[in-house]
This record gives sequence, C-alpha cells and structure tokens, in this order.
Amino acid sequence: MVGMKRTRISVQPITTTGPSSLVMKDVTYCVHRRIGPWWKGLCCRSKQLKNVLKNIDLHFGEELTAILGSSGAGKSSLLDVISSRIDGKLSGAVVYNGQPCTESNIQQHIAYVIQYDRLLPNLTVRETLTYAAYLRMPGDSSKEQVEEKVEQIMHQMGLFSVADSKIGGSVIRGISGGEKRRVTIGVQLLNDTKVLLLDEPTTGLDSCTAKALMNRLRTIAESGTLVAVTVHQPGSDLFKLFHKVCLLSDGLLAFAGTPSEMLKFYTKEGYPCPQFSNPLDFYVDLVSVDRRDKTRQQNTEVVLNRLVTRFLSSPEHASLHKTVYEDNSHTGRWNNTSVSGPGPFRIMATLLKRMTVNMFRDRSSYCTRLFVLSLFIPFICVFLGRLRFDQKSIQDRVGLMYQTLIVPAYVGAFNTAFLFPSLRDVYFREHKDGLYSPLTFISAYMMHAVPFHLIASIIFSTIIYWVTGLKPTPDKFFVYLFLVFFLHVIGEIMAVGAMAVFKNGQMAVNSVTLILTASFLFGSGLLRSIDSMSDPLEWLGWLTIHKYATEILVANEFQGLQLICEVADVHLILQHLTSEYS
Ligand SMILES: Nc1ncnc2c1ncn2[C@@H]1O[C@H](COP(=O)(O)OP(=O)(O)OP(=O)(O)O)[C@@H](O)[C@H]1O
Repeated sequence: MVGMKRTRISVQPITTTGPSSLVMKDVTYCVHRRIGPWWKGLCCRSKQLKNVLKNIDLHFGEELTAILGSSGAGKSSLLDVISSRIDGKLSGAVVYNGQPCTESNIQQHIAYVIQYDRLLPNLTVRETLTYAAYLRMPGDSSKEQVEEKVEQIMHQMGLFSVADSKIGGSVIRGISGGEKRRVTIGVQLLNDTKVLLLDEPTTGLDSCTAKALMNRLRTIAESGTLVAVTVHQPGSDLFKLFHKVCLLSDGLLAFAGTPSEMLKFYTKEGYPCPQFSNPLDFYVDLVSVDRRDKTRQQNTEVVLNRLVTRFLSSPEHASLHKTVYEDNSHTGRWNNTSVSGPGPFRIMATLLKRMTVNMFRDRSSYCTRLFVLSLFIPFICVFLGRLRFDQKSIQDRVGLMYQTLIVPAYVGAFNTAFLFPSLRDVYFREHKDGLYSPLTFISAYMMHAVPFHLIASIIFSTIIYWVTGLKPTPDKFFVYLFLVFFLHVIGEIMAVGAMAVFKNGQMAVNSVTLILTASFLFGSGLLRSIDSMSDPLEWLGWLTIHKYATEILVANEFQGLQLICEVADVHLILQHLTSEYS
C-alpha cells in the first residue's frame, strides 16, 4: 500500500450482506524523520523512527465517529492509513466489509475530505459540483444523471441558497468558510461513497456553523455511511452528536466507545469530568502528553500509559476486541461486474472546460495571459525605433534579438506563477483521489493556455516586427512569430515543471528565472562571443534552447541582409582593427 500510484480506471463494486463496517486490526504505523538542521543535507542528518500509531484496534460502523486527540496525537495519520495515503511502514490490517482494503475498493468506497478547501475560486458552487461529478461518476452517466446528482448533493449539504454564487478566494469575495467546507464534503459524496473520512472539518468555523456541519454529517451517517471525523478542539455541544468517540494520544488508543461510556470509564478511573467543563476537551487534555519540559512529559506519560493499560483491560475494550476480531457478519466478495470510471476523453474535456471557465470568470487572469507580453511592445518600439540599414544598426538588431529571446520566455514563466497555483492545489487533491494522472492534468493545462500564448505572440510579433522594420517578407515574419510563441510556451512549461518540484511558487519562479538567464548567457552568444568561452561553458551552451533560437533568429534576419556602410564607418573599423592588432 505504501507509495502507491493511483489512477482510477475501473472499479469493482463489493456485494455484502448487512451494514458496512471498517476495522483496523493491530495497526502500527511508523515513519522515518530526519533530525538536524536542513543544511546538513539528506545523508548527514540522522534518521529517527517514529511510531505514529501503536497497535490500534478500531471498529467503524454506519455512524458518526469522532477521532479526538491533541495536536500530534496521530488523528490525521489514522485517516491516512485507512485511505492508504501513507509514506511510512504499516503493519496490521485495515478491513472493509470483511475484505482487506485494496486500491480499487479504497477509491470506490472511501472518500477523504482533507483539512483545506481546495476549490477553484471563480466557479460557482453548482459548477464546482458539476465538473467534479463528471470526473467522479461512472463514465456512462448522462448529463441528466449528473445534474440530478448535483441537485441531490446540494440539497443534502444545504447549498441551494448559494448554488450560483462564486466560491471565492483570497482576492474575490465568495461564499463563507462553512459553505466552502460543505462544498468540499459534497464533492466527496458525489460518487456514492460508503466511507467518509474528514480531517478537521470544523477548523476555522464558529461553534454554531461547526455544530450545523456535524448535524449534517450525523444525518449522512444515519443514512448508511461510515463517517469518521478528526476533531482538534471539540465544542461541548458536539458531545451528543457523536455516536462514537476514539481518544488518541501519542499514537496510542486511550479510549474507544460511545461518549457516555467514555464518561463512565474515566469517572470509574478517578477522573470525573468537573461540572461546567466540556467533557471532550477535558479528556483530550487528560491523556495529552505535555512536552514543555522533561518533568511534565514524564508525569503526563505516566498518566497516559496507566489509562491506556486500564482501557485495555476494561469491558469497553473487550467488547471492541470482540467486534474487531470476531465480526463475521460480512461475506463481502468482489463480483465480476465492473463499473467504469470516466474515460480519458471525458476527463480531458472536463478539465479543459473547467480551467477555461475558471479563467474567463476572472478578468485579471485572461488579461494577464493576453496582454502582459504586449506591455513590452511600447518599450521596445520606443527604445529601438525604426531599424536603419547601416553599420550601427547591427547593434540595434542584436538588441532586438536580445528582447525577443528573453521577454516571451520570462513572461510565460511569470504568468504561470500567477495563474497555476490554484489549479495545482485542486490537482493535488484530485490526483490523491485517483481521478487522473499528472500527464492528463498538464496536457489539459497546456491546451487551455496555448491559444492565449498564440494570440499574445501574434500581437507581440506583429507590432514589433513591422514597426521596427525587420525583414519584410512573410516567411521571415512567420519564423519570428514561431520563435516568440515557442519561447513563450517554453517559459510556461518550465515554470509548471518547477512548480511540480517546489511547492513554493516563489522558489519555482526564481529557479526558472535563473535557468532561463543561464540558458541565454551560455547559449545565445549575444552577450559574449561563444569562441571566447571556456570549453565547459561552450558545451553547456549546446544544451540550451537559446542557442538554437538565437541561430534561427540571426539567420532569419542577417542572411542576405544588405547594409550600407558609410566611408566614415569603414574608417572607424580600420582604426579599431589597427589599434587591436598593432
Ligand atoms: N510522513 C510523516 N513524516 C514525518 N512525521 C510524520 C509523518 N506523518 C506523521 N508524522 C508525525 O506523526 C505525528 C502525528 O501526526 P498527525 O498529523 O497524525 O497528528 P494529528 O493528531 O493529526 O495532529 P494535528 O491535530 O495537529 O493535525 C506528528 O508528530 C507528525 O509529525
């Protein structure tokens, strides 16, 4: 299960008898952590093994289960293990309806709502759900079926009043935080999930909105779905909403059962919840390890270990153990009917349409794509004016080539830094859900951007070429236009690649700027003669795009160019040569 590459092509439904259940049997999850300052590098930093989850037995039924614990207790890791999004070592088993969890049944039955809402800011709620439905529902779903499903989800999540409002983001004002959370959950419910995992769904919500959201989740659970939520700081009014609670601390299971069983258990152990205290908060605090100093850590660890041992010998644990290891109520088997996910054409068309609509909704986005390159036109034209045909105009022509080789590529990269991150965030979520591959995403992204590159390149090339007066033949103009377009696209592709490597957009743009500058310096030969460079730099030049782009540009303009050299110019050249070689 570790480090699996997941792309949904087709899934097999499971046939079961009785209500669904998911059990974790003796699950231990370890990760390696690098200790020490980052500058020591990967090889010199010591590796530390951390047991994130330790021998966890748990049972989830068709109910609302809260996974509670302080920060670092292992709550998110527990959901990661269930949904197979782990990068450490796992032992034990996760079993769904009597069958071990595999890639296909995880994707078919388990939906994971991550902590952050990664939605496209310019789409409406209805559009967000519709595009998600096309990516998630079976490939043969008709338009009517998709629309019906979207209506059903909006009804279920109470989103009708904002159906045609924009999602919004940091710049555009959109729907509220609670509504965004509901859209994110709605997206995950589109493929009739049987297991819904939510990581901190109430983070950032006020207590009233958090309670309303939990109420909805409880209703979903009661309609036959396993719902597990991690909660960091549960409000007291949530206590009655949870069917079950699991208390985690330091990777250990400190309690699992109903909320009233939890009160009873800890009261019996000598920790009754004080009057007017929130029991969930109180018990999360009780089992937390306080790491502020060594003494506090030791004292709190003693309390935790004692309570864990007591829980292991309690009737509550005996009942849990029985459910986990003796639950034979399911005879789930994979049947032979396979439900196909959407085909590659449908996925590509949906991604392309979604990106294009998202861009057209935001004037600054498409203006950036269309006109930023054009902003350089007046500078270049005013600076160079009309090119002459004398000796000195060679330098002007070289200057224009410099601008042509540098500007489109840089603008392509900067556009990406501005427009790509929100799309990338959505991609990260959907790729983890196994909806499509990186190649599909990048192809759709480039396909939606290329027409804009072409228009921007045509505007730039046409004005620059004919105003400055480069060689006035159509074939030469088209070569120039092609180069501008090519470099503009290359800048964007490089920035997309850098953003795949560096999560930080600034870092990505900096690295592309550096690479493009190096490519121009070593490859073009416009700022330093290639013959005067050392061999390694010259070889490096062969690897750059700018070497070939410059050669094409130089040949395009200078081949057969007639310049009129005045006598004074010839004198100057002779003078220069005489002083150089005397
Ligand atoms: N892949 C990983 N690499 C390194 N450490 C990890 C990894 N996954 C989890 N951990 C560590 O395991 C511990 C539990 O992490 P986890 O995210 O599950 O905690 P949490 O209870 O969800 O905390 P929070 O409420 O703050 O999100 C943390 O100390 C975390 O640093």
